[in-house]
Amino acid sequence: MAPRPVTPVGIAAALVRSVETRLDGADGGGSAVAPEVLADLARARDLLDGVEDYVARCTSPASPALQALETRTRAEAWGEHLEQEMLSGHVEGAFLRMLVAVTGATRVLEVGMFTGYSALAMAEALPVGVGARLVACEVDERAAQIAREAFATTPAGGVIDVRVGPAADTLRDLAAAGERFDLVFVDADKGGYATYLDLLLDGDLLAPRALLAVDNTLLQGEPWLPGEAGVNGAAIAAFNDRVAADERLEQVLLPVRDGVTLIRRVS
Ligand SMILES: C[S@@+](CC[C@H](N)C(=O)[O-])C[C@H]1O[C@@H](n2cnc3c(N)ncnc32)[C@H](O)[C@@H]1O
Repeated sequence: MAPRPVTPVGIAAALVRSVETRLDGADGGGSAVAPEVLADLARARDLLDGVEDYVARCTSPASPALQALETRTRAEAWGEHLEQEMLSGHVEGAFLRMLVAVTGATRVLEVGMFTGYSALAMAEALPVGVGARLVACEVDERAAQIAREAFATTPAGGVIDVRVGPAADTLRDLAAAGERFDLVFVDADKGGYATYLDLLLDGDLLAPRALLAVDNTLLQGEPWLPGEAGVNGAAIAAFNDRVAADERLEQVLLPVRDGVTLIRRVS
């Protein structure tokens, strides 16, 4: 099954298509709506429909290992808690790989690995021969097993250390072991984001110039659409406000896929 839209742009495109279909159905393609209004609607649909494809076309392709992992993840029959739409995918994976490359990170932490797409994308940019590594936290053993199988197919996967269990416990263990990270990607349960941020900042898990990338900070528009915030939308809205109010931090929210906020500590 094709993935359902999970970005503000994708959802808006689907809404415009649905309005066009309903207008068509209502007047049989006749003239109840002025042609210029229909033309504007079609243009809005083309803009929204085309942008994600165009962005993907203009982005370096994913490696064969990542493409195979995406295909495998989409083919899987997921249950209640996990879904194929969780996979970050081509453009966000390329974005994360770029962050690893330009920051020169050698110690990367991922909170919320799923089947390993973003972990593998980041690992592909780690330098070879300097002991670089990526620790990936995941609570679901089935997703973790698919990730391990994918990592075993490619040299980049060899530097990924999968930790299965609640991420907060893993972060506490890493802090107790004195581990520090140059780049952290947070993409697990949205209600846990504030706790992960506290553990990262207070547990001294961040190297001095560390960069945090936090996923889904647009949460499909829920933080700003009136009356639409579910549990995850409310958690993200509170998290975004909290980050904005924290004077130790500087942040920028980028509309990559469902929103990625880059955060760094400034004091
Ligand atoms: C959005 S998916 C991650 C997608 C992944 N980063 C990618 O690019 O494919 C979120 C993942 O976080 C995991 N997760 C949820 N709660 C967690 C927790 N408390 N500790 C660790 N992982 C958790 C879920 O099982 C799920 O696989």
